[in-house]
Amino acid sequence: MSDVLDQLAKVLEQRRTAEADASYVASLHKAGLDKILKKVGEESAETIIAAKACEAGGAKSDLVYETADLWFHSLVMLSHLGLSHDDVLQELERRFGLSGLEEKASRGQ
Ligand SMILES: N=c1c2ncn([C@@H]3O[C@H](COP(=O)(O)OP(=O)(O)OP(=O)(O)O)[C@@H](O)[C@H]3O)c2ncn1[C@@H]1O[C@H](COP(=O)(O)O)[C@@H](O)[C@H]1O
Repeated sequence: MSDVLDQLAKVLEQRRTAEADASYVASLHKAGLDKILKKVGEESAETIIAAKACEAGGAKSDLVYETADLWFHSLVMLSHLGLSHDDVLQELERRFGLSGLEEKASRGQ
């Protein structure tokens, strides 16, 4: 399944130099980081609302849909700043097997 992330990352990279009127992602890059961060914030809020609705018996598919929107806009944010899902996956891999409590203690918090 991470194939789709690799493919999407390539498309997002191409969109950094594409015409904004023919592509949603290119229009976000053209609008700039603040617009992209506004979308990440909106999609975060929509994901939270969908999770609460899901807990209350709402459709799981709505939560999946909103989380996909959040992931997508986060990927655009990373791409805008010269990063990709690979950088995040490497960090998760580094953390794998390390207890969150131990990691927090190692930071002295
Ligand atoms: N995965 C996505 C994807 N997920 C969500 N979206 C878009 O993200 C937007 C979500 O924002 P909202 O729901 O808030 O909709 P909106 O009100 O129209 O948005 P605003 O006007 O407020 O910005 C919608 O326009 C969706 O179509 C996506 N747009 C593109 N992709 C991928 O990116 C690729 C490149 O897209 P283009 O750059 O448009 O060719 C596509 O082939 C897809 O693989």
